[in-house]
Formats: sequence, structure tokens, C-alpha cells
Amino acid sequence: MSADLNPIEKAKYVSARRAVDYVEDGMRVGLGTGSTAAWMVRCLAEMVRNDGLNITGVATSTRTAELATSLGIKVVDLNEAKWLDVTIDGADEFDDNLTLIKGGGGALLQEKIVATASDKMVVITDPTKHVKTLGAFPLPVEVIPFGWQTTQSLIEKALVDLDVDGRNITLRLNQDASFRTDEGNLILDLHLERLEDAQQVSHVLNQIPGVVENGLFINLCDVVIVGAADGSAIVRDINNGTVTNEQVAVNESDSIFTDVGG
Ligand SMILES: O=C(CO)[C@H](O)[C@H](O)COP(=O)(O)O
Repeated sequence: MSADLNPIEKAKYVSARRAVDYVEDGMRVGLGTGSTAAWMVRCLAEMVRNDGLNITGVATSTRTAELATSLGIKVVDLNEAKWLDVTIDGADEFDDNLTLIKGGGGALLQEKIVATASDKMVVITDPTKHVKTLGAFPLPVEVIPFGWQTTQSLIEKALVDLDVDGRNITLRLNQDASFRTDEGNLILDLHLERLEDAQQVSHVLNQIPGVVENGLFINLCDVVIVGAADGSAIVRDINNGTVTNEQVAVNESDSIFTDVGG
């Protein structure tokens, strides 16, 4: 493996490399967003280039669409694909129930739509993402710009009613301006520390006018892969209840490392 990659980046690559085993010829594939998902896109592109793999991708963000297209993967709109065989995406946190916090890259809305429209969601992670209790990573909530400060107040009040301390909410920034999602919306990051009842919090947040979606992914993830820098990967499949520890075949002179300058 490229000596220039740091251990976390190697772990991300290993989990992405294992995840593309779920992709078969002719499949419609949801392409996640983030640095781990970018490795998956590069792995798939290599299979398209070298093995003639024929797939249709649906991207969860503009930047993933640009990466995939630039590497030769056919990308179509979800309206055209309609339904997907598998989605492979990263996560910011996951717990033992495979409930996720996503949206660190601001793509949670499209990621959730795409994951929901997939037969299977495979989540690719590194060891830093596994938590006992969700919430150390701030929970992203996508809100429409109109009256967003009022929406924030309503979120604060709803969290107090749930006995969750939600007073620490920040508007996500991109340099000095507010961060805008692909849909032109804003992201509020909820610094909750601990999230005991994800189902309830998710439900309550999504009832608030102005909230478009939140970053909790509940009962969506089928498989989580935790890659490690030594080339091993733990693969947990929630549907068949298996957990396997595998060694992933990694080619040190893989051309995808030069694609990213590694
Ligand atoms: O949810 C996401 C983007 O909205 C990402 O999947 C999540 O932030 C993980 O990113 P990375 O793989 O770079 O750690």
C-alpha cells in the first residue's frame, strides 16, 4: 500500500476496497459522499476501467458526481435509476445497532434519500467511527434558510421537552459565509454529547417546520465495514447476524493511489 497514506486514510481505503465486493455487473449503485466514499468511487472506477464492470451510479452530492464522472463512471439522476441495488457510503458515527450519524460533509439529505431507495446500504468506516452511545459527533440538521433562527429556537425547545440538552447549536459555516447544501439549505449542528433515544429525537426533529432532514440514519444500514491500516476489515451484517474478520487483498502499486497523489 502507498507509504504516503496515514493510518486512518489506509483504513478508509481498506473498507472501501472490501465494500466494492458487493457491486456486481449491471447494478445501480448509490455513491456516498466524503473521504471514505471517495476511495470507494476510485475503486469502482478502477473496476470499470480494468475489468469492464458495467454499473450505473447515483451520486449523493455534486462533488461525488464530479469525481465519479471524471473517473469514467456513468452517473444518472435518481429519477432515472428509480431504485438502487446497493448504496455504499461513509458515516461520522455508528453504534452497535448500526444506527448512524451522517452529514459531516453536509450531504445528509441526498444520502438519506439514496440509502432509503436502495436494497442494501453498506457503510464504510474506520475504527474511529464506532461509539457506544451516539452524539459525540454533532448531529447535523438540514434546515431551509427562511426563518432559520426561529427553526433553531424550535429545535432547542423540542430538545428541552425531550430532556436533551440542545442549547449548544451552531450554524455550519464555510469560511465566513454560511455553508449551503446542494439543495441551497443550511446546516445546524446539534452538540448533544449523548443521544440515548435516536428514534425519538429523529422523529421530533423532523416534525418541526423548517427542518428538512436530520443526520440520524436508523434501520437503514445493512452492513458496516471497519477497515484497518494493516489491511484487515471487520464486516458486520445486521441481517444475517454475522461478524467476520477478513484480510482484504490490497495492491500496493494500485493506480488509484497515484490518482490521489498518494
Ligand atoms: O455523511 C457524510 C457526508 O455528508 C460522510 O459520509 C461522513 O461525513 C463521513 O465522511 P468521511 O468518510 O470523510 O469521514
